[in-house]
Amino acid sequence: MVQQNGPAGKPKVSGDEGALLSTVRNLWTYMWPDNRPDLRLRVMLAIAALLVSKVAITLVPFAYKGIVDSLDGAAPDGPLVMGLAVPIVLVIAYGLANVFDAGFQQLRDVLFASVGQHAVRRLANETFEHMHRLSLRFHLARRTGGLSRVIERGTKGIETVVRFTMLNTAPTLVEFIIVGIIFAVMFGISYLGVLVVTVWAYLYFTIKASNWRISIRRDMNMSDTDANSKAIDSLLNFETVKYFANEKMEARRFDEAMAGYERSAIRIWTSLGVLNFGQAAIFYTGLIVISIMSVNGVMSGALTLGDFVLLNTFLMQVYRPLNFIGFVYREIRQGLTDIEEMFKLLDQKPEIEDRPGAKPLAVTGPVIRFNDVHFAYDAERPILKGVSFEIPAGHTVAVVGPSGAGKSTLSRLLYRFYDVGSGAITIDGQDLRDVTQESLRARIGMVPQDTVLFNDSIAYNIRYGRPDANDEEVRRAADMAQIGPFIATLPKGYDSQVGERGLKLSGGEKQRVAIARTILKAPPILILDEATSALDTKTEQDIQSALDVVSANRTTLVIAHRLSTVVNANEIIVLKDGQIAERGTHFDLLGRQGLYAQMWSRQREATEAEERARRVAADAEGLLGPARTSV
Ligand SMILES: Nc1ncnc2c1ncn2[C@@H]1O[C@H](COP(=O)(O)OP(=O)(O)OP(=O)(O)O)[C@@H](O)[C@H]1O
Repeated sequence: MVQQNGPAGKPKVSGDEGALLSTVRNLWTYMWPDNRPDLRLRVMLAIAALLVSKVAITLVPFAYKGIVDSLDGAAPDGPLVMGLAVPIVLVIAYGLANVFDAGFQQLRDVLFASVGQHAVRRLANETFEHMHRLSLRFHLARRTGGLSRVIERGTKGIETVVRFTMLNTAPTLVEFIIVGIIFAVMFGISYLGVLVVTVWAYLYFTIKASNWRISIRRDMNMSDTDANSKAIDSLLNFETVKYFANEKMEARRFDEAMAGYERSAIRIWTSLGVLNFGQAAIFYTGLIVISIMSVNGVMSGALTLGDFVLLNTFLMQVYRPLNFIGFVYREIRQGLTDIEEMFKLLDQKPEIEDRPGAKPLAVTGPVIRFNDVHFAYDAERPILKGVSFEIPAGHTVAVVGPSGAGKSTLSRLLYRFYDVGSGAITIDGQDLRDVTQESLRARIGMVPQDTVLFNDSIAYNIRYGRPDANDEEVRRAADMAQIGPFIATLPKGYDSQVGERGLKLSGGEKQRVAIARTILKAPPILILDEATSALDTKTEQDIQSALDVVSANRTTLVIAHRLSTVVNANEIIVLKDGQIAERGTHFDLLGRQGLYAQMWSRQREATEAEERARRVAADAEGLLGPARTSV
């Protein structure tokens, strides 16, 4: 194993081993939990069961030796009847030793199972919770497919490491020590020497070869994650793939990723062959040397035939777990590597954390104030450059402006997905950075630009706004969001499944589900981010009136492209290049003949053109009747 010298000349573990050691340390806290004396007791009982089973199995070769010697007539002199009794007793002892060994092994496994499973569950839960604590920036940068794979492999890794370390490595070590002592005491130091050299060579080769294989395995894992992420991403975007008829391109991309996996998988199999062959060669060399030595001993009369059998049985007995130890080492190293990846996720610090002593947000108004807010996602590219405005309690302020001006960024900052670079955002005078995130988010309702739904029923998705809401409340919220009549037309009504990410619903329907769940949440602050972008004019008007009712007594920030939806706002802010270009009511801004007025007239022309096109199409259909498919 590679060691590096530290600056003071002290040996220091390499980065790789350091990480491995800290993984083992971290894992130990899960295997020996502070607050679970029952699990600690189980660990101790499992170790006791292990020792008993190992002592039992050590008796087996002695039983063999006794049987062979007594049958060979080499047993100590005694009455003839003993000649028959001894082998029979020994045969029974042999059987009992095996039964004992098997029984205590099973007891050990059963005792340890709950310790291992408890560790798996606790770690998986903590990682899952931690994923939700991590910031938006982290999730945008990671691919979900890859992330879930890391967690899956990590939890499997714990099972592997726990099983093999506690249930196989320790027993093998105990067994080796016992056999070593027996060899030295009964046959002399030369036999012990051959045993130690054989085992050392075996382990050295196994570890070297396994480390080589682990690097191949890492490549294979990477290709596997890559292929999996590509497949998930591609399938999630299957509509887009179809729009562009890019199925072949997607298949090619996936195949390229799989080709990488194929190459590493073949290397893994080749290296396994090398490893297995090397192990067998080393072990049988040791066996041959000891057999020659013991045959010599028998010929010279120093050893009995039973001794020869005893030595061979012990060697085979050591070989069985040793053979396994090669596999165990590989599995443990691999398991630890996978767990290390999971611990790395757990080590990720959330970008946004509650300040020590942060208090819950106390809402009275609520009055929202953006005070000279500067913000950048990447330091080199400022997005907001000194934005200041106030939303008085119960008022609606709309933000409009060209695409990319930073409108949605305002809502992300208000939710505290990111912290402002400088300046401050306050609600009723409390800086967002001083209050708990949970209390802040509990008081804001959001209808986002792209609504993504859970792959569950419509009722589940609406109730997500307030999980304790009853059916009647869910129905009322759906009616207020104008989605009730649509749900009534579905054969399964509120129990209809919405499909992955809500794909079975249209954009407008999804948005209305999002509105319904926000209505159910009934927060004092609302953010409507382009809430009506996916709706036709009629539904837009219906929803607009529903939203007007919902936002009537709430402090509301509307982020909009369609100016028609914000004419009633108490104030309209026109954002351009991260700065406020204009502000005022709809009529103030029209009178000013500036950017807003230009946007207004452009949108009106576009809407009128759309209307004309619709009328022409409707007239044509009236004249000709509905289009028919020619036969
Ligand atoms: N997570 C991010 N990392 C880096 N840049 C980002 C991120 N999110 C948004 N941006 C950039 O910040 C700028 C402002 O984005 P924002 O979403 O606030 O614009 P917007 O005014 O809401 O635009 P639109 O009307 O098109 O939705 C854009 O140029 C966008 O590319």
